[in-house]
Amino acid sequence: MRIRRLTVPSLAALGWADFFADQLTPEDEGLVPRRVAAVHRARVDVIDADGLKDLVLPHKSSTADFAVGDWVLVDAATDAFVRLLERRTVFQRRTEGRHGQQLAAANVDTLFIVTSCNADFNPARLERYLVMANQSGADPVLVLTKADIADDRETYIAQAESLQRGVPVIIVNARAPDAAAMLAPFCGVGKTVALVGSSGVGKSTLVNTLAGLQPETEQKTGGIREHDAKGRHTTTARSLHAIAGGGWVIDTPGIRTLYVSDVTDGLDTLFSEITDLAPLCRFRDCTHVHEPGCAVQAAISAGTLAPERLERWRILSAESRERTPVATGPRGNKTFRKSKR
Ligand SMILES: Nc1nc2c(ncn2[C@@H]2O[C@H](COP(=O)(O)OP(=O)(O)OP(=O)(O)O)[C@@H](O)[C@H]2O)c(=O)[nH]1
Ligand SMILES: [Zn+2]
Repeated sequence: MRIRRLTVPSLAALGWADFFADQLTPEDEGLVPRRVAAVHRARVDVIDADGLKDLVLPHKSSTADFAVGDWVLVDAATDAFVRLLERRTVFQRRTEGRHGQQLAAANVDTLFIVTSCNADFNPARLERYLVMANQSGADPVLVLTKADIADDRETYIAQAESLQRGVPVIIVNARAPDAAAMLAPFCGVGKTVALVGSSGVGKSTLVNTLAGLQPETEQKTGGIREHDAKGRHTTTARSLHAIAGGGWVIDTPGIRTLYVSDVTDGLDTLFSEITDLAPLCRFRDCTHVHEPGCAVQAAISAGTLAPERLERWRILSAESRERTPVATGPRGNKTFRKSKR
């Protein structure tokens, strides 16, 4: 694995911060922190200032409980897992499977939401990624790839910038070395970034560019892929790659498709122009659909808010409400709130 060949970083360079140090108690005396560098089906690799090691897991534990980027406390003498530290940010995908969710990445500072300047560019999908980033606590950055073959770069940039107030938009040729320089402000020593986006937009290419890998050494498909028992490609292995100028990038094949749930705050940030107008509506619980005195509908009539944008807000808000577990009892028993619509 590539991490093995790198000079060994200090704990701080690995992303260790006060947020994690503050979780240590006197009982943790003798334990050492290590960061999850890769999650495989039956094995978890961790890294510390001495390099890469196996995490010795308790019997019957599942690697699905770990996310790349996690910090764990380990018994230094045995490499045995002792405890997981609370995550600062986490991306997870709900699945139909036994675990109900797949952990994709943890403790990510910046999420690069990657799309190419072509038919892949889909505002509704980008908004889903944005709300996911907002909700997780990671800062979103929209990365538009294939700038070298796009006709109307300015149109894509303007569209991307309109998706969320203040969101940085960076347009790159993912294959060119200067892409790393353009993304450098979001990277750096101790910082962790992750990439999401649909297939073929250039995520693997960007990982290779960020890692400073030359075409002859890079892996064609970027992230570490394994063959499963039936010999098919699987994209379940997720891993941490070192960025040439410092910092880490997590490849996240796990979060390509997503739906939102319980993301009210993330939606408020994403649709801040609607959030700002809502208090001006006549009714406090205005749904901005049919009510008289609706400031949001007024903005649509005035042409300052796009009707498609309101429609996407409506869909995402309804989806979030429907899937939001509500704490009902004192111990937070989860039930599902019925949608009003
Ligand atoms: N011209 C050009 N080609 C690019 C750019 N970014 C990626 N490509 C090409 O697009 C193809 C897909 O890129 P990948 O990096 O494999 O895309 P991906 O997002 O990792 O796709 P999956 O692995 O399927 O998720 C490759 O042939 C890349 O060389 C770019 O900015 N400009
Ligand atoms: Zn309204």
